[in-house]
Amino acid sequence: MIYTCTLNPSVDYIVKVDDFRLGELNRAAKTAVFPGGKGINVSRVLKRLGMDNVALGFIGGFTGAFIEQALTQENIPFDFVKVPETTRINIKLKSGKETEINGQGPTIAPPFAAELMGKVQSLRQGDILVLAGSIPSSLPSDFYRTIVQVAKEANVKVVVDTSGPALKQLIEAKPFLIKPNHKELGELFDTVLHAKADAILYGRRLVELGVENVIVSLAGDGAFFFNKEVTLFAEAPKGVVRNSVGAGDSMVAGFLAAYTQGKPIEEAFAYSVATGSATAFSDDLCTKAKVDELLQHVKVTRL
Ligand SMILES: Nc1ncnc2c1ncn2[C@@H]1O[C@H](COP(=O)(O)OP(=O)(O)OP(=O)(O)O)[C@@H](O)[C@H]1O
Ligand SMILES: O=P(O)(O)OC[C@@]1(O)O[C@H](CO)[C@@H](O)[C@@H]1O
Repeated sequence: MIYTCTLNPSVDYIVKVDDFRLGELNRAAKTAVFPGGKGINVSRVLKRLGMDNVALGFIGGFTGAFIEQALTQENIPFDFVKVPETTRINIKLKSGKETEINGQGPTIAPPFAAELMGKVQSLRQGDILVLAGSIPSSLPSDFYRTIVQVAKEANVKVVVDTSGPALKQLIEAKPFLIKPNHKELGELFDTVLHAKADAILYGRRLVELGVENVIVSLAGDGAFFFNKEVTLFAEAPKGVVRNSVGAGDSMVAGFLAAYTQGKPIEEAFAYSVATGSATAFSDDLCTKAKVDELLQHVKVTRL
């Protein structure tokens, strides 16, 4: 079974304002709310691609209830730890460019953290655990590292989609898959990447450090894939970007959906890119029909 773990889920409040003016009353042209948080996005996309999975993490308050309701409607099982404070609301302001304001999220007291760890302990060999999103500030900064240790002891494959120090300290744990974007890849090596050649250099270095599979996403410029056997590149399909929030999470879901169905690595990577772009071209997350349509336009090159 695939488990996703979102330590800090969110309700994503999408606000479209035609001509946003700071310090003035703005009227939204369009608003929408979606269950969010990176692991929850992975769960929702996996389900749309026909893959059963279970969502784990911390949830609380009326926003938490909204997320549970949405997952129930989409037939996605969850086993959240309930916390007393309210799950955050993240603002995604669309006015020309996309501006995001992500909330802090609820405080997670030690007994709740221990409860989640208990759930991770119950995973078994053959399971896959996707750790995605930021670590709430009330948890120890090495919380992911502890989860990875527990999961690896049970021979569970671990996928990591996070950034900053949380990602950096997980490299030595040799996860099964990570998906930094080009900025996050640079941050891992305390540098800024300027060219595709830089992405190749540092992507390969991650494999040398023991990460089994690495996807480096380059937004509209496509993505690289690295493992011990191959380096691959795929251009992103062309289209009108409606919402890039969750495009990276969708890539993780697309890769896992194809990989766990036994597809060769090239095909799993192509499916990953098609899934990311399908979300970028949709208002909410992608549909399987959109992914299948875009897959025809993804060409993978071996480097
Ligand atoms: N403008 C675009 N055109 C086509 N595809 C896109 C575009 N932006 C994103 N994508 C698709 O989504 C994938 C992931 O995008 P990106 O590199 O922005 O990930 P990310 O930074 O992790 O995203 P997020 O954090 O918003 O989920 C890309 O590899 C590509 O397949
Ligand atoms: O604050 P984090 O945990 O880093 O990111 C949270 C978030 O921005 O990531 C998802 C998109 O990837 C959104 O659904 C959500 O609002």
